[in-house]
Amino acid sequence: MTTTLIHNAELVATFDDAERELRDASILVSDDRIVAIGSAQEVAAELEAPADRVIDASGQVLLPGLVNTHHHFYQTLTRNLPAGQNAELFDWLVTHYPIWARLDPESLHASSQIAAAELLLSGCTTAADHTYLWPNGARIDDQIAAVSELGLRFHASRGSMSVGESQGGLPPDSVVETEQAILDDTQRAIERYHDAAERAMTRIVVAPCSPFSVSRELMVASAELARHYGVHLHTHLAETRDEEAYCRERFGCTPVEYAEQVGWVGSDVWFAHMVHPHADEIARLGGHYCGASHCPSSNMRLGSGIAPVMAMHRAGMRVGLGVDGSASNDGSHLLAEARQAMLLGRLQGDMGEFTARRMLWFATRGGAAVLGRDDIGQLAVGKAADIIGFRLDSLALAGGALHDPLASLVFCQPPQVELSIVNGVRRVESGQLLGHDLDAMVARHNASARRLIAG
Ligand SMILES: Nc1nc2[nH]c(O)nc2c(=O)[nH]1
Repeated sequence: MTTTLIHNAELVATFDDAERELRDASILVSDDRIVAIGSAQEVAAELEAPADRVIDASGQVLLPGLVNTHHHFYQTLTRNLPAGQNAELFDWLVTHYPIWARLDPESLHASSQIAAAELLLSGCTTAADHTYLWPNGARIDDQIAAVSELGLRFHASRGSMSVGESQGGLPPDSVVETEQAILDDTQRAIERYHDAAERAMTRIVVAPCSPFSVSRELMVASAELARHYGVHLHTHLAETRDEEAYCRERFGCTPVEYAEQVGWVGSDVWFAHMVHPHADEIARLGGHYCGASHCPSSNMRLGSGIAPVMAMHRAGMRVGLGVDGSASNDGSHLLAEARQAMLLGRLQGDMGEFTARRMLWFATRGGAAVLGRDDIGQLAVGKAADIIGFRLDSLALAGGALHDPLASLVFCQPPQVELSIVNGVRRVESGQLLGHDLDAMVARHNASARRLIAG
């Protein structure tokens, strides 16, 4: 057993059930979990011997690690492509598919490391990725290896596309797989990697891509497979008006009605984007406790619209935040996403609903609930030791952190973390990723990106 004492924090924002914010507080960690939290005296009372490691968090605000509920790691390779800068979703996808068709194990590994590093340095300790094309021998194994080297808690979606252009889908035939191959490989990934235990570092998600790239049959079979193994289901849904027009023409219903028809409702399902659900559909999805990943930057970047976040939240849906893929954001900073969610929400409705604290709640507890977890997203005894710290004396927070340190993280320019601990292991200290050469990682990634673009 290894104990770590993190002491002298100026503020600990727990996001526990009581939403406690503790001044001058400490946290005691034993191996992978939190065993005490409170004043220095309260925490000292739990220590039987001097802690094995002591971290001084003076001048920092500590939070539970942020939970990113939607990403496409491989898209770091195609950030900011000029041809995709000013396009809406369908045109943007059609521009990118032929480039993504050149993905391979090396580029998938390199891009997964870049995304994981960026997430860790900006406060995420858990992320769900959605990779939905696997050309040239690329496999989910490449991603799991890459991410576990960096130590990020990982919900790896075995995504898929099976309906190519010749069958009326959006993607070119060259990037789709047969449905049998998809189901076989998804089953293999679940059996090999899915860990249902508390504080699991790796979970597998079954994730056909979107209504315009997979068949009704694959949606049904995916739900059956996921429920057989007790794993979660994820897909893009109700992202754009084009998608709704496609569903009405092909399936004779809206995207949400389609999801209902194929059995995609329940507490084991979460949808990315949900920009255009109808009011009655939100009520039904709330009744089923479905999840939604709100991705405001991407929705603005692609001109998709503004998701009805608070309506979904009030209806009982689980709501978290997602950075979305790096080709439509084009960054992996969940705190920045919390800021975008707050600012965008204010254009839409009641200013008082879109507070910094509520956005941080979506980024922590909300995200944890979306991924079906109650062991992360809060700082409380017995929960996973996923802890992040931000310096309050940074340039970005100068002035702002004096009045309300926690809210300054959202109102001011979102900072990078000073400290990140994932499952009890330090991954970022003094603002530096431990044990990895970031420059080398970026150089390797960019070599892959150049190869992909060059064709
Ligand atoms: N924002 C995104 N939406 C999508 N839909 C789909 O089928 N793929 C994507 C994607 O990569 N990003």
